[in-house]
Amino acid sequence: MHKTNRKQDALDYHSNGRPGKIQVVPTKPTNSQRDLTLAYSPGVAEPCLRIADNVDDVYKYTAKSNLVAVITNGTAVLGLGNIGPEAAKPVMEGKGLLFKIYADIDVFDLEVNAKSVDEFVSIVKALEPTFGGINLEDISAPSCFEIERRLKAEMKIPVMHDDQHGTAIISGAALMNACELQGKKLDKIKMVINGAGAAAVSCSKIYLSLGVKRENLVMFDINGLITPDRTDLDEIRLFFATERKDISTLADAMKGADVFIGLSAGNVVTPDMLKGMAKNPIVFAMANPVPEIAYDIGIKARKDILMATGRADFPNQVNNVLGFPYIFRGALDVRATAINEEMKLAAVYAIAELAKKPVPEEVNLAYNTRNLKFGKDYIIPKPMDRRLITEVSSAVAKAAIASGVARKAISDWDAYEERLRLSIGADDKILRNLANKAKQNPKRVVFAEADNYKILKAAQIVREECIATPILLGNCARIRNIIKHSDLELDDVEIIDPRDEPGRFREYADYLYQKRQRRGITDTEASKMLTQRNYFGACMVQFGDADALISGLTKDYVATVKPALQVIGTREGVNRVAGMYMMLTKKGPVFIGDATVNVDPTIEELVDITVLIDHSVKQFNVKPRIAVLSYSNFGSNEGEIPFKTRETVRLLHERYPDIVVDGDMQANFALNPTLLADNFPFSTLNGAPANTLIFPTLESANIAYKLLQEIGDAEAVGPILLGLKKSVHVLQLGSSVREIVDMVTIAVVDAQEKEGNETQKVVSRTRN
Ligand SMILES: NC(=O)C1=CN([C@@H]2O[C@H](COP(=O)(O)OP(=O)(O)OC[C@H]3O[C@@H](n4cnc5c(N)ncnc54)[C@H](OP(=O)(O)O)[C@@H]3O)[C@@H](O)[C@H]2O)C=CC1
Ligand SMILES: CC(=O)C(=O)O
Ligand SMILES: [Mg+2]
Repeated sequence: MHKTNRKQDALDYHSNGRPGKIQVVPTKPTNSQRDLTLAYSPGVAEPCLRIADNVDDVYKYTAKSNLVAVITNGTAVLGLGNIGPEAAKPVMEGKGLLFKIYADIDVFDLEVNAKSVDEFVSIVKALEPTFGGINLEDISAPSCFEIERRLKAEMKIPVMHDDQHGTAIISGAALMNACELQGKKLDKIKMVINGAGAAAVSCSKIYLSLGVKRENLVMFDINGLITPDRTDLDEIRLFFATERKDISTLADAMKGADVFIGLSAGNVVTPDMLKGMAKNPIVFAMANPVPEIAYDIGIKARKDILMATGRADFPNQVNNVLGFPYIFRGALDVRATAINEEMKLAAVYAIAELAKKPVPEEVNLAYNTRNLKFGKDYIIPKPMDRRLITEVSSAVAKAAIASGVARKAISDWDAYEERLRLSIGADDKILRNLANKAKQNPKRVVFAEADNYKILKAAQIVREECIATPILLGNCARIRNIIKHSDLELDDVEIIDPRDEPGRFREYADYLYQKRQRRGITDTEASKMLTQRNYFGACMVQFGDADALISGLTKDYVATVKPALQVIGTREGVNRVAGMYMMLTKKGPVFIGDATVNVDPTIEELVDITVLIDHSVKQFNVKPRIAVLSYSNFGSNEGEIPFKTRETVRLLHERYPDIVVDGDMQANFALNPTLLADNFPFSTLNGAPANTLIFPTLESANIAYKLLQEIGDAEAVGPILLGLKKSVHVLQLGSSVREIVDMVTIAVVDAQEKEGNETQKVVSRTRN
């Protein structure tokens, strides 16, 4: 994007609509007079009196426990310098926004006119009743050190100067990983730090805690090298003074250095300086918004460089955004009285470790990358990685408890992490449970469309996550080519080209011919059908050469379902197949069917579909509560659909008394238990909302799930094919990698269940 455009875009972003970036939103109902008498006078007096009796109750009755002050005097705003409190406000609102989106923490940003340490300290101290934590931001050195020291000593809530410790934590994690990748040892590296302010001093201290030797470190401020004989410096900076006599300028110091850390100002490093550095140099140019040397200039200067900046628009953004939301989240959740060294180091290690784990596809999508993995262009996690909240916040909370600064315990860490995910809308519990189930007994899954990047990427993920053992079907050379060019890790995965498998091909063709000879198929035609990978894949599953088949990304639904039906057929006692969607809504999962196979099912067919769906929902460890939907409620209308749905329910009640089902009913009654109980107290669904919706026709089911997806923000997982004897699952045309992974997980769990059923049958046959 052109620079001028970008500047104008940023101005427009801030000024368009309601100016600024944040607002306050009530969290309690405010719809009625009653609500308002509770929210304000007279009701509000009750919590006031409770808190007056017991001050700790402020955490129970107010927003304090989740409220952080982002507070500045505007003296060192980014790398823009002392631009004043008003000019700092966009940055502080930005921090507030990041706290909210990444860790669901509410922020009041406070920009104060207070230049002296005493004045600033007394203002912040006076705010203790309001806030659960204090994030000091963009306050210049050296006053920031004194301010933080005094506030930490005098306040009982966590106080952290983000530019010092947030930055130190992130760059510490990045440094550990960078050294590992560049083959350097922390206790051996020679380091140059440019800048001797808030961030530089604190970063240097954490590097020392991680193993860097003080004698291997030199530091510069705007006046040059920090040496013991300088008289313009305080003790904090003099601590980093070097005894070296062979250097005086930054260029001298860079010669032979392993690591450059920039926390100073833009464009102060030249390519020549980088060229003088040791082999495999590490350069973190973290000044914002303009780094000490631009990323592209840096990587052009040296091939062996590992480079990071504070910016989001280049690889390796070393920025405190990866830390402050999660550090405060962990600290607030255990009501910590401080953020101590143990908590900071726990965050360093958690961030460094997370970078080495496989990257979720949604992160790749968010950054328009294909295959992020631990390496020179990915040394720390990306800010949009939603795993940060569970990894970092729980590490920080655990360290707070272990080091004795927590005032509240957490005993169930799984439940805590669940809550964290939910708080940022990253709750996919049902899918995670399913993935855990799959991992207990991974199955061999054959991918019929393996000459496709998305399929291969999904295959890599399910293998890495031990969900399945992929088998790739297709032209070997083509598949290997995509693997190589997309840098995928699938080298040792089994690839089967049906044309290179004459033995297997003949066996499958004979089977297909035997099965279909009285349905108009000749021997030759059977062989021809097998050249289609969906037939070959289905035969592999039928012969036990694979446990499940995944296909359909590039073909229509019928092209995949038909071979499965012809080769494998339906389960014993089941007359038809059906398709179900699992909709992940804000209120929990809702299962919908049949939106895929049966266009206008008869009453008997609708009964079969409901039985299939009931069975499948149980596979997800969910107790089905089924509503058969219509535009009528329990006979309130006559007509084809009310009759069909009413009769379906009557037959279900008669034949399957254990299935929890009711209808005919309208969707709002099915989903709103109060409405249902008030109007139809006799309904067998009373007590809780339905979680499984059976539609009278394919068109109504299909329209409903698409509406939920588009305006209800629900995620659709499916269509999940039900009723086949073996595990075959069909992708939606153009599915994303994440959707493919979800479907493979479902296919594996389905295969596990089908294998279990077969074993049971063998056991009972043997016993009989
Ligand atoms: N990526 C990230 O996450 C973060 C990046 N930063 C960036 O780091 C920089 C410093 O921030 P912060 O420590 O808060 O600010 P401070 O004002 O506390 O410190 C700035 C330091 O840089 C020194 N300095 C300025 N210009 C030069 C120069 N040309 N050569 C050498 N030293 C110089 C100053 O020297 P003197 O002491 O003599 O004035 C001072 O020591 C900013 O650009 C900021 O954006 C900060 C926090 C987080
Ligand atoms: C990132 C940050 O806090 C700064 O540059 O000041
Ligand atoms: Mg800052």
